[in-house]
Amino acid sequence: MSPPPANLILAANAGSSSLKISLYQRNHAAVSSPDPSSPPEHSSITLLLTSSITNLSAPPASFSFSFAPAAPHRGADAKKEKVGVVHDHTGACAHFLQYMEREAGIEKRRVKYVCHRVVHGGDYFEPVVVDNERYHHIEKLSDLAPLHNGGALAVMKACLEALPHAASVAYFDTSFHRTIPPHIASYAIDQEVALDRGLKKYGFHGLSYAYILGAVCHYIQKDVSQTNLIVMHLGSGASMCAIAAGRSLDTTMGLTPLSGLPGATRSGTVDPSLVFHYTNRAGHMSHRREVEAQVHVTLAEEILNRQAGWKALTGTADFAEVVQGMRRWEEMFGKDEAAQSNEGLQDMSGWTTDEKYKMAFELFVDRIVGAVGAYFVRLGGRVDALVFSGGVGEKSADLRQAVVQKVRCLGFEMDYAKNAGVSSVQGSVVDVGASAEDGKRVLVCRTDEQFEMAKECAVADKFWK
Ligand SMILES: Nc1ncnc2c1ncn2[C@@H]1O[C@H](COP(=O)(O)OP(=O)(O)O)[C@@H](O)[C@H]1O
Ligand SMILES: CC(=O)OP(=O)(O)O
Ligand SMILES: [Mg+2]
Repeated sequence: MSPPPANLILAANAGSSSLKISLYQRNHAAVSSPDPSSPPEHSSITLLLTSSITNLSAPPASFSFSFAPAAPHRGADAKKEKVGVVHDHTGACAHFLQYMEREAGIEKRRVKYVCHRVVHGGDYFEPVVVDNERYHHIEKLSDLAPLHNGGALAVMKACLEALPHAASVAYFDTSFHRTIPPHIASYAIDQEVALDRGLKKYGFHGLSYAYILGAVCHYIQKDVSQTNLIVMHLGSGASMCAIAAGRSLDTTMGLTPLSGLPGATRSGTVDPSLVFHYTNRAGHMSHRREVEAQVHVTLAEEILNRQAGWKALTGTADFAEVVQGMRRWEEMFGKDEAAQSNEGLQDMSGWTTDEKYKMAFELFVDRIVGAVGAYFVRLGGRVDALVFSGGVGEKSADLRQAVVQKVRCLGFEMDYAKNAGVSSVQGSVVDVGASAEDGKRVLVCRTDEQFEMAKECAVADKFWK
């Protein structure tokens, strides 16, 4: 009997706090240049299993593993457990590969490609098969994505060692934003220095935005090239994107994933001078030992990337806890009184933890709403849908409700029952708006960066000759 074909694609998404891995089988029907708005259940690939290791930045990490309902071969049962021994992306990858082979009974040699989400691609736009030179190019860019590229490189290294038959292909978050026009992507600084050092807005979460664009266009039955969206990817790292006629027009992250909205441990945009008043050692190199890659960051970057965000404001990097604390506070004092009580309070030192959660929640809503307004104007008010995604955007009904209430003046209306019931609705896109009219839709999209990469890999003829 001949061995089973090597037609599996593993897609790895190293986020700042997580490693998400999905395994797909490439189907014979895979075609190149598919319609970008074709359904997410695209016929080029079949999902076999999904796995994630989350809370890498707020240990203990949680491991989950389950077979897809449509998977032709099923092995071990779904699993969910805390894994105290996993502290980083290398450990997370090893844990997954061991589980895939030993417990799920999937032979490693059947994996032909491993797709890796790489957050910063610099001037690489097209996906690249990783060799020594490209690995070092990505490593050099790690300084511009200190929470990310290191994790992706660690996963690449682990896969190259553990799966020697499989080629690793890097897919870049930055690619989607190559369409941002120069007057938006440029900073108002000396352009010779900017050009020489590549100092411009790159933008991130691009694989997620590409997936969301395809899924939403399919859902609303509109051609990609005719579609304008305001998309929020709200996870441990949070960003927003204005999509005009199917292309990225602007996004809130910039040269690095630090600017724009705050996140789990990131400050988001601050006055650039702030950090020199925060510490007089801002320009010194950080002493933090990076075990996963050669990353050189200053103390300033360390503070703003790892010692800020929800973690700094409240003590937890987990936004679910922030939401719970905010609710406790509102249940105690009521929404209106809570809003008033924050008004004159500038000194947070005497605040209870729940007051801090409430303030962090409102701060996030404030920054999101500000960007919705800016992008609504950028798109000339012609917006097909406001889309929530990412761990927070997909799971927090409270956050979605708070945002939509504040942007009602732009015509967006929420159906509260639909908003509360998102988790019980199947599919990649869920409508939570009160109107299905053009321009007033409010949607939730379960983004899937792994799917986006695997689909691209399956339809790239050159990979399968
Ligand atoms: N029910 C929930 N309510 C609010 N936030 C949640 C909920 N569930 C998960 N989150 C948050 O989602 C974030 C992770 O988002 P995700 O996009 O999965 O991560 P990453 O940025 O690492 O890819 C974490 O901050 C987590 O606390
Ligand atoms: C770019 C970025 O912040 O990614 P993530 O949200 O996965 O950390
Ligand atoms: Mg992510």
